[in-house]
Amino acid sequence: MSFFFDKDTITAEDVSQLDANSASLGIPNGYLMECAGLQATNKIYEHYKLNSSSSVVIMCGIGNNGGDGLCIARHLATRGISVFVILLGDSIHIRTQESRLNWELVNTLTLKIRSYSIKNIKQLKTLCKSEFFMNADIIIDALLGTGVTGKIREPISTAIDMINQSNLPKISIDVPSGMNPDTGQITEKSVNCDFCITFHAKKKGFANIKTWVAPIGIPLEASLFIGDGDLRSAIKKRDKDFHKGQYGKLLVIGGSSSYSGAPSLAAMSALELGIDLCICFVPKGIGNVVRSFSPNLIVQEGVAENFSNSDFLQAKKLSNWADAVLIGPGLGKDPKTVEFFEKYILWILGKKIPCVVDADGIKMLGKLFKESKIARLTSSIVITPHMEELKSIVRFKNLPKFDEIEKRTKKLISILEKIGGVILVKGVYDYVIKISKKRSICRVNRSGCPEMAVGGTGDVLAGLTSAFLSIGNSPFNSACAAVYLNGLLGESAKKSYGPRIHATDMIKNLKSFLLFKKF
Ligand SMILES: NC(=O)C1=CN([C@@H]2O[C@H](COP(=O)(O)OP(=O)(O)OC[C@H]3O[C@@H](n4cnc5c(N)ncnc54)[C@H](O)[C@@H]3O)[C@@H](O)[C@H]2O)[C@H](O)CC1
Ligand SMILES: [K+]
Repeated sequence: MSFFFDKDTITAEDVSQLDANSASLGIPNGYLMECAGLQATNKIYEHYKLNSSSSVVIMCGIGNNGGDGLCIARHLATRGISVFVILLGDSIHIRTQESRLNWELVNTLTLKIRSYSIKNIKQLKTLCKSEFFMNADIIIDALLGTGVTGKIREPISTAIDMINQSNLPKISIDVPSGMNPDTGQITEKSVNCDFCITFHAKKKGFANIKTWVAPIGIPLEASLFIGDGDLRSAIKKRDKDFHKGQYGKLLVIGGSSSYSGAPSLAAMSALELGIDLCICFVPKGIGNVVRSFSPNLIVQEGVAENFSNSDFLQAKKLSNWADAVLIGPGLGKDPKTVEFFEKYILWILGKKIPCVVDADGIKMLGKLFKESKIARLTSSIVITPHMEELKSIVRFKNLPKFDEIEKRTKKLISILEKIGGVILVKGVYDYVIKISKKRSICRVNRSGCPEMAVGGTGDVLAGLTSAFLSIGNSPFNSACAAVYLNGLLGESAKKSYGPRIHATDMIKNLKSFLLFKKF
């Protein structure tokens, strides 16, 4: 069945996100491994018509792909099949708790299973000449899965050669070992399998491989609801050799004679998330107010107390420096600012610089749509309206209730198809929707608390979304990660300070919260 949040094919990154989201829903990774092992066993058992006189060789790596192999060994053995397990490496190096458990079980259930952990290539070659190996019915490749990185190292490299040199039918688990599951690229070598049993969904790089997709109990909710997995993968790691500016350069354009807090809250949230540089471009007269929030902010002032077309050139220059732009918080509604916004937004739509439009910016966008000056948003733009703001852009009446997810999503997608882009519709449940001609997708956020319905929390959300954009996340993934984190920060502020929370409490908690979550 296909849902509005499904992907046809998945990447290694998607796999780890789904694992983490399943874990946040309370499903331990060991459960998924158990399902993977049993599903693969059933398929192999039926396909090769195995019986109690059959024998199977399983080559296992020290990651979770190897763990799947060890789990298969156990399930084959329960059907009376003789199993010969070769672990490629020392068992003390097995990387996860669930794989280690399966190794211990394989070594406990010795009636039908013989297991070897190989210390060197010579030992491996000797085992591959043994009578059991030569007379087996099939060989299972559980060496490397979605965790493969870089060149194939020993002893895995020789193990791949040994599998390929054997005449036995070969089944790969999840990914033919050695192949990059995202691209299908084989840097050096990979297992030439007869077919691959892959988990949850086909991997993006699979083209000419005979594949059987096995469900392993990853619930629909792990794909629909934004969770820890989405946040973890959006907080990208800094490379060791990064220099200043390579982990996010953000430009915030906002503020007016009446509002200085909104752009400050957005910029402070972005800085606290850990990006390298944030320039706040604000109208003349409020620069020092914004500066006073943090010496880490770079603040530039425009020519007058509200933005006008005279600020366009500077806004363009700063935007070309930035990795992402946020425009809108506190801009106000001065007619000259509206003109400036119009000119700027038409320019940035053409440039495809990743950009978040929030608050007063959304109202001005509505005017542009009404006057047919804009027909459609590009996929590089994220807008973050609540329901009333959305109504200023597209006409619609009431929507199904916030928790009637399927109905509400269908309706929202049909409304938003007219305007395009990535839209984060704020509400009790937040809906993040990416409109695409091929297939629009939607994710739902459930984090947050009613106490967040106070001034400033939307500016924090806009700041986080643009910060995620600035470190290289896609507009859709940025919106998902930001809205989830924003909700968690609201919950955490409520825990720390009680029900009277401010946006500043959320920002105050940001760093320690991420540290606590080990992100
Ligand atoms: N949600 C799911 O689909 C589930 C899938 N499962 C299985 O888990 C693997 C992914 O496990 P992971 O531990 O992340 O990675 P691998 O086992 O693929 O490999 C890590 C392991 O391999 C070593 N290694 C990496 N690259 C190389 C290389 N080029 N040469 C030699 N060795 C390499 C690395 O050092 C690690 O030790 C997935 O494919 C599924 O099979 C889960 O069982 C359940 C959930
Ligand atoms: K494999």
